[in-house]
Amino acid sequence: MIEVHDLVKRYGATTAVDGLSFTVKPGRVTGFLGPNGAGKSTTMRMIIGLDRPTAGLALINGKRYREHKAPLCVAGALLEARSIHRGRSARTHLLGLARTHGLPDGRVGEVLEEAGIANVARRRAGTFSLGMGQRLGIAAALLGDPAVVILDEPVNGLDPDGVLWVRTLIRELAADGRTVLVSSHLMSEMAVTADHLVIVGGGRLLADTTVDELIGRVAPASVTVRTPEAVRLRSSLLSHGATVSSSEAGELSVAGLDAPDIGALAAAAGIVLHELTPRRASLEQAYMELTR
Ligand SMILES: Nc1ncnc2c1ncn2[C@@H]1O[C@H](COP(=O)(O)OP(=O)(O)OP(=O)(O)O)[C@@H](O)[C@H]1O
Repeated sequence: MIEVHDLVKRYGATTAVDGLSFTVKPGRVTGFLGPNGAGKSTTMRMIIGLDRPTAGLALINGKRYREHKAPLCVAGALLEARSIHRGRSARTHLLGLARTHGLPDGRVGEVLEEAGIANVARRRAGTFSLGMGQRLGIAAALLGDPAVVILDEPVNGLDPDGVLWVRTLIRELAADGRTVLVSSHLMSEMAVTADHLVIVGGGRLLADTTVDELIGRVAPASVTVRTPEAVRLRSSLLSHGATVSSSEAGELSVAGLDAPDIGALAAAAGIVLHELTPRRASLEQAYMELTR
C-alpha cells in the first residue's frame, strides 16, 4: 500500500505538488493522471525517495522508502529519465542492481525473459530504442519481486506488442495482489487497464475515484432512441421521470431510465422502436471535462 499525506514539493517559486493526499491500495491498478506539469512524476519520485518532500509524507507499506531494509524488494519503479549507464549492457546493468541488493544472479535472466529483452541482453543500453529502454526499466522495477510497483508512462515508445505486454503485465501484477500505480497520458490505455484513478492538476487532487464513477459523474449515461412515434414515447418517458431531449425528428436522447426500462415502456404502449442504444461518455471526455 502507498500512502501520500499532505505532500508538498516546491522548486524555488514553483509549487510542483501542493498538499496532495491519497492512498494506493493493493490488488488493483491505480491510474495516475493529470495534464503536463501536474506533478505526477514529482510525486512518484518522492514516493520512491528520489526527491525530498518540502512538507508531508509518502509511505510504502507504512515506512518511507529509504527506511526499508531492502527497498528494491518492497517497491520497484520505472521513472522517466532513468539513469542507465549507456556503455553497459542490459545484463550488466541488472546484475549490478541485483548484487547491490543481495538478489541472486539468476533473477536477472528471469526479468530479462519476462521483459522480452533476453535476446539483446548483451548489447550496450546506449544503443537501445526508446521501447527497449522502457522494457529494461520495467525489468529493473520487477527485479526484487516487489509488492509495490510504480510505473511512470510505461507504454511510452512501445510498439503495439509492447503496449499489449505492459497492459497484461500490469493487470497480472494487480491480480497477484500487488499495489500498482501507473501514470499515463493515454486515456484509452487507462480505460482498459485501471480500476481506480487518482487525478491531479496543478499539484492538487482533482479526483480519487473509479473509472465508472468518474465517467458517470462528469457525463451521466443516456440512451438514444429512434421511433416513428417520438411524441407519444416522449410523453410516456416524461411521466416515468426521465429527462428527454431531441436533436432531430424521430430521435430522443433519454437520461434517468436505462435501455431495458425504455424498451419495456415502449412495448407496453405499443410503440415501435427503430433504435435503442445506451451511450456512455469516454474516459477521455470525462477527463477533459475535469481538467478544463
Ligand atoms: N527538478 C526540478 N526543478 C524545477 N522544477 C521542476 C523540477 N521537477 C519538476 N519541476 C516542475 O514541477 C512541475 C511538475 O512537474 P512534474 O514533472 O512532476 O509533472 P508531471 O505531471 O509528471 O508532468 P508530465 O506529464 O509532463 O511528465 C512542473 O511545473 C515542472 O516544471
